[in-house]
Amino acid sequence: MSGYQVDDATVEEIETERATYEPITEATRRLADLCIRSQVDAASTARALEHLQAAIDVLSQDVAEGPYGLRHSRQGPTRPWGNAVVGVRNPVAPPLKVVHETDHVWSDFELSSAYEGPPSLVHGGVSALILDQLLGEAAAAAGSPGMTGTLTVRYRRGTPLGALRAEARVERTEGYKTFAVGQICDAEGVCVEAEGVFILPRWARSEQEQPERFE
Ligand SMILES: CCCCCCCCCCCC(=O)SCCNC(=O)CCNC(=O)[C@H](O)C(C)(C)COP(=O)(O)OP(=O)(O)OC[C@H]1O[C@@H](n2cnc3c(N)ncnc32)[C@H](O)[C@@H]1OP(=O)(O)O
Repeated sequence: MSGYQVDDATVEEIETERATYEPITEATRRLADLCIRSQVDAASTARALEHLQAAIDVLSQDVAEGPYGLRHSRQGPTRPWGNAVVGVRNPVAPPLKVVHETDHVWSDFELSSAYEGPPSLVHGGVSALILDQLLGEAAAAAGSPGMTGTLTVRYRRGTPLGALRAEARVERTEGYKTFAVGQICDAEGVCVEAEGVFILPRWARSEQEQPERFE
């Protein structure tokens, strides 16, 4: 399958790439929030747009074909940097930093106004997006990675924008199927629960070196 790429990027090269692109990604996240909440007048937005167009012109001078994919380095960390949840080069990603413990994964993160669904609450699709990633990471961290086959989400109560925690763990595995569960909590407790089955796809079952992650 295309999109999984193995390379020899060194730790130093990876850090240089991060230092080059992470600041514009973070600035773009800030811009998304300002698009929603800024109250400046039309002349000011016109001026801002000129600056944005200039930035677009610079960045467009050299663009890779297709999405970022998943880049494994033989010498350094894996880069899921275009990923919609954890991607450090993706302004759409909050992004989450996921901690892998022995028996579960977790992340403390903040969701800005760019993730609003009902007023002041997180969009249900965004909660599902985050839980899909966390449950998938739990499956991969347990040594049984897979593509999401089915994800079931229970919205117990509204999830407020702001500081949240997501957690996930593997419940059981049956051959190439991994059953994972997880939740998103605010300071008051559980807001959203999910369970999912992650399936190692047929094309990967026969490979000697199975991919560690799918996204
Ligand atoms: C450390 C780093 C962290 C790394 C962390 C990485 C985290 C990534 C998290 C993001 C995860 C995603 O979003 S993944 C993207 C969203 N998901 C997808 O796009 C998946 C699209 N669907 C597919 O590719 C496929 O349908 C699969 C892989 C799900 C299944 O296809 P297959 O492999 O050909 O399956 P097949 O042989 O027919 O069936 C195998 C078994 O699974 C069952 N099965 C098949 N489909 C389903 C299904 N949808 N839901 C439930 N069960 C199913 C069958 O009944 C069968 O059971 P039995 O008869 O054997 O009992």
